[in-house]
Amino acid sequence: MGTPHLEAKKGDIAESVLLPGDPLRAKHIAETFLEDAVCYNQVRGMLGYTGLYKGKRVSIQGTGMGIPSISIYVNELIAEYGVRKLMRIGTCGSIQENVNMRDVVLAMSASTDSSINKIRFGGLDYAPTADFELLHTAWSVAKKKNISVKAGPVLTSDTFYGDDPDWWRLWADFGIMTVEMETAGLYTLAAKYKVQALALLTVSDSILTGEVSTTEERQKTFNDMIEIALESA
Ligand SMILES: O=P(O)(O)O[C@H]1O[C@H](CO)[C@@H](O)[C@H]1O
Ligand SMILES: O=c1cc[nH]c(=O)[nH]1
Repeated sequence: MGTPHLEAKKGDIAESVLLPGDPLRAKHIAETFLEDAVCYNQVRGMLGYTGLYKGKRVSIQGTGMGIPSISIYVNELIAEYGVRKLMRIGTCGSIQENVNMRDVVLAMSASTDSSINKIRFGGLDYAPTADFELLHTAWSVAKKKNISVKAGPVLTSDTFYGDDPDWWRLWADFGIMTVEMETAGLYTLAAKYKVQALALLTVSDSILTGEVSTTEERQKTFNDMIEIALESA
């Protein structure tokens, strides 16, 4: 039973899964927000939990960082465990003046500097896009809860530490709001398998101002994003 990266049995994982990059964020969310949470995965320390949120079954699975890592978990969750709704809950860096620390951004689309889709589509471009129904639901949940959210295009980058300090300016000129490292991979696989996906991102640092969050804040204090994702699930 299980897969190379998940030791869960069939049925251990809910149809709706929240996907933080950091496995300790998965643990914190399961312990803080879910009832009767059970840990179903410890392989490679990539913790996964299933529990109840307001009576509905939901799972939280760490993905690790970058498209290659999230792609392993997303492939296995969908193909082997029947997951149908995937919501990335991640952190990102702002590259726009009107996108501030702690803002929540719903990623409508994910441009990328990764070559993964160039390889897949023989050199042609593919536009990884959020599921509209999930996006609409998350937007409505946020409005109902009076949580301020922004929706727009993000960049999924293969690098956290680039060589050119001005690398982000061209993307910013073309409207990209924030930068992170997984969403393009998630949206592409969701399209391939015909399931729903959305990335909700909290701004953890600003590439414009140099502001940063602490490690503890990254693990624990992004409750607005988590509540929107759990309610949408
Ligand atoms: O907070 P997570 O979900 O890991 O997301 C962001 O943080 C990591 C980089 O520090 C990358 O995975 C990036 O996408
Ligand atoms: O990938 C990421 C995540 C947070 N902040 C960044 O600048 N990049």
